[in-house]
Amino acid sequence: MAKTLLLKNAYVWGADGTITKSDIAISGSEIAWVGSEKQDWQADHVIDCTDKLAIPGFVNTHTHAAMTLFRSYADDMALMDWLQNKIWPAERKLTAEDVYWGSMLAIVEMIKTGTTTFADMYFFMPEVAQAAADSGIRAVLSRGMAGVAPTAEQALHESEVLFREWHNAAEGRITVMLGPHAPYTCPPAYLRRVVELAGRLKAEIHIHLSETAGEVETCLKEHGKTPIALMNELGVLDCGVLAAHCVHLTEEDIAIMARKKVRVAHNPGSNMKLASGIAPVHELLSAGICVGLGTDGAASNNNLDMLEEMRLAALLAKVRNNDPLAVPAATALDMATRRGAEALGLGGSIGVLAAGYKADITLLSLQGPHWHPRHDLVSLLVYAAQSGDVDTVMVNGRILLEKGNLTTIDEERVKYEAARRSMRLTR
Ligand SMILES: N[C@@H](CCSC[C@H]1O[C@@H](n2cnc3c(=O)[nH]cnc32)[C@H](O)[C@@H]1O)C(=O)O
Ligand SMILES: [Zn+2]
Repeated sequence: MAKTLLLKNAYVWGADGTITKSDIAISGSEIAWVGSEKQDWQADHVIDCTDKLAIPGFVNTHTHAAMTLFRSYADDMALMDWLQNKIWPAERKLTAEDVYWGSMLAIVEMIKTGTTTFADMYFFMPEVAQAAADSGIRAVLSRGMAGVAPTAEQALHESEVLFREWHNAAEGRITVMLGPHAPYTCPPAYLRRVVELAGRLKAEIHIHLSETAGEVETCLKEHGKTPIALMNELGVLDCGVLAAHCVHLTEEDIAIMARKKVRVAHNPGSNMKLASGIAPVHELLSAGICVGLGTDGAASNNNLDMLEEMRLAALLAKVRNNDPLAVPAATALDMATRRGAEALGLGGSIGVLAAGYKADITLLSLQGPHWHPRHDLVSLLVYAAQSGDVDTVMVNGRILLEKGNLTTIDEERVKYEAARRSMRLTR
């Protein structure tokens, strides 16, 4: 018999988008029902959720988890200068073990800020998978591939091995995508091979696209096409694509993306910090494109806090469109949860609190002064909540954070290992 758990008397953000006082019953890894108490339903364990808000755990659709090791190492720089002169040289010194501990530090931060799923693109991915498996979080992993020597061949091979060994592993918590890094690091011939591999494995693709004006300009000069149009020509968009950033788009790009059902990982914090620009989120949503939210790596954000990302997404869209109605609170919350799940190919499985969905749930305490008065809990969550409000977090029905305390990870050990390794890498 599956273990049962009852979350009693919570404010629940339900599938219909409204918040009502309900119970959530969990059987094993799944939500059994959401509603008012059923007398005949016996739970092994009951959690009193009075004055708590229950939402689907946040879905971080784009990050480089182990980059926590480079947090605060190189700030206030432009993307290419930052990558070429600071980050890539430091990354060349990374070992597999460094990536494990850097990823663990990211996972600690993500769980404590209410995130239950993250999409990662990095290298030494078996260690990232191990960190996800050990911690209990859900993850969508891609081996970042740059199509230039010396790692081009090895990256393709490692991607295939990662897919075969980890896709649907760890009680189904881990899935794998292919991660060609970007058009400026992967030449067309290499991208064709990625497409071929994706077809063979039936794997989807996670890639950085149209992040900066300079990237688009160079692409136009070298290939006579925008990054989106080039990806379309190479068949990349036929594989099922999660495209990070998509800041600089033409109308034609947006039409192609809608037609090919490209899903977007919008990273407002990183885009602001690197001055990449403001993504046309309102236009993407109007075209029916699925947009989720991501933090990007902790070296360009500099945190992995999805509450903050959600608020930035709502605020930045208003600034871009000079329209306070652009990306309202409910849309931002939907992007951080349900649409994020869809963006990662996990729609129908996570991102909604309803029967049959996986029990990936975040409970926030409503005790703080910023939760009063309570005209609208969705508005409070998006515009006023703080990550310190996150009280309890579960994935697959398993509690990973209980009243603010991690149940699966030794946080002090993780912080010690990460700090020690980071010193060596950046020396
Ligand atoms: N070059 C690596 C694989 C790339 S992993 C993903 C890469 O994305 C880099 N990265 C992090 N943030 C960004 C961003 O905002 N835009 C582009 N690249 C980024 C990150 O530093 C990392 O090198 C190899 O073949 O071994
Ligand atoms: Zn990135």
